Amino acid sequence: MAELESMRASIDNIDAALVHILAERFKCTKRVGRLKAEYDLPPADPEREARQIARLRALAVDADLDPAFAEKFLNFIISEVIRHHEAFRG
Ligand SMILES: C=C(O[C@@H]1C=C(C(=O)O)C=C[C@H]1O)C(=O)O
Repeated sequence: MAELESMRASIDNIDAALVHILAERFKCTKRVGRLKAEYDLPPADPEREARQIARLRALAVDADLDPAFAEKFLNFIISEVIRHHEAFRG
C-alpha cells in the first residue's frame, strides 16, 4: 500500500530528527551540568522545570498534542539530565 509506505518513510524521518534534536539538547544540558558542578549549584532546578512544563503543556494544546503526554515526555528527559548532573558532581 503506497500510502502506508509513504507514512512509514515520514515516520522514519521524524524519528531520525528526534534523535538529532535530543542529541543537541543533551549536549547543551551536559554543558549546563558541568557549569553547575563548577559553581557548586544543585543538579535540579524545580522552579525552571515548572515553568518549562507549563510552557510545553500550552504548546502541546496549541499543537493538538495531549498535554499530559508532553509533560510526561519532558519529565522523562529531565530525569535523565538530572542523573547526568549528579554524576558530574561526583
Ligand atoms: C538543564 C538544567 O538542569 C535541569 C534540567 C532541566 C532540563 O533538562 O531542561 C531543567 C532544569 C534542571 O532541573 C538547567 O538547570 O537549566
